[in-house]
Amino acid sequence: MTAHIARTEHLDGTPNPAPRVDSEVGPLRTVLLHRPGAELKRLTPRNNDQLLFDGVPWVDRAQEEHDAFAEVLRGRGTEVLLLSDLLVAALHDDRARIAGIHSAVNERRLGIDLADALRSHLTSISPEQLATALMTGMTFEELPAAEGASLVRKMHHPIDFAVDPLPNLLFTRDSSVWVGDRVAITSLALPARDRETALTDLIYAYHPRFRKTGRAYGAHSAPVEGGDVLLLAPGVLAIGVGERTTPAGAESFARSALRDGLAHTVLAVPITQERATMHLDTVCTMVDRDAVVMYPAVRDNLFAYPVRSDGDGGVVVHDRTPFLDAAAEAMGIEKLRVIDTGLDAVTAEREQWDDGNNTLAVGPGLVVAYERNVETNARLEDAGVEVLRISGSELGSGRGGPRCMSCPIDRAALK
Ligand SMILES: NC(=O)NCCC[C@H](N)C(=O)O
Repeated sequence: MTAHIARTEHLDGTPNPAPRVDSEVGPLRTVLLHRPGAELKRLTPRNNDQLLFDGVPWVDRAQEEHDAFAEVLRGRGTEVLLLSDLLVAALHDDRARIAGIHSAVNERRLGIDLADALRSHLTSISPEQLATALMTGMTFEELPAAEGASLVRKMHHPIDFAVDPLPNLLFTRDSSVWVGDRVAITSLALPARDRETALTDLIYAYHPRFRKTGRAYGAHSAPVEGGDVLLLAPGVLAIGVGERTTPAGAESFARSALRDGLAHTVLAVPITQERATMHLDTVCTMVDRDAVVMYPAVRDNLFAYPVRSDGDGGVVVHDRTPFLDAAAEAMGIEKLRVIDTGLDAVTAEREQWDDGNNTLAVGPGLVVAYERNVETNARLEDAGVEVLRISGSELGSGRGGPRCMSCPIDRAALK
């Protein structure tokens, strides 16, 4: 398991200084993925909406698709870290165990007796078993036998969740985000995902590999999700504000990035508050140093509020400007190219829903995309972008594409 090892060199043999991410398209050296596991088996037609899936995935096939995704990345020289490996390694530290158990035991749901029983059970099991319980959750019938009669246990249905499962761990993009050499643990908006950040927090705090990693953003409660954060260029962030990231979250993230010198400009970008456009990266991702693929329906009506430092510890919020203009100006380029997918409205809407705009750049002009978005991919190739196609028939039921399913930890600088 490579997760225990502090690497001194990259897979390509170059020395490995502290990891950092300054752009969306610098050659991808290290990425965090989560291979979907038993937590997906918790999804049923009764709970899938609440757990933010649009169906009930075939788990074995989802795993095969995910393995193929990881292989495509490894094939391009990217080191793939798996969240479950990191979690198990971190849970060897007792402080991490305490934090993980604390996040999972909900006294309001379980009552005092059952909560105590669950705490002592989780304290007694191995790091591997604890990691599984934290990711997969537990039903009432899986709880250990407790002393005395528990009304809570009697009155719950045996397959009700005593600890909620976390099927959206698959989307590692959202629960942490690297800016420069710092990692920000985000604040997820919806209850179904709330506990994911407790896991990323303890991984970055207690896994030996990340002990020296500084934090950005801090422990804020205003929601910011990683899918809304785009690193357009070194020093330039765009933050979508819509169904998930709130205005307060964007302001707080912007203040912290500007204060810490991680950015000189933050563009706060309003997006429609609906499921199809839950994050900025569902409508726009970078595919090259100066190019994005974008859902045509938003191309002309996305705008941004540029936020900059006032030079005195505060921030200045500038008037709203068309997004593409504001981005080009902040990036110091003449124009941010939009790859013209030239699609009719219906095809564009279908492929946007299936995450056609949610590509993961492995390097400038080289992206991973779902194969099903045939038309969008063809237009990307016409524009000179190399597309590495992966299958996502099952993975896609969670409504997230290659960018959503990946958290870059280290990208080489752009030349
Ligand atoms: N960055 C992203 O767009 N992530 C996709 C998250 C999908 C997940 N089922 C959710 O609704 O939060």
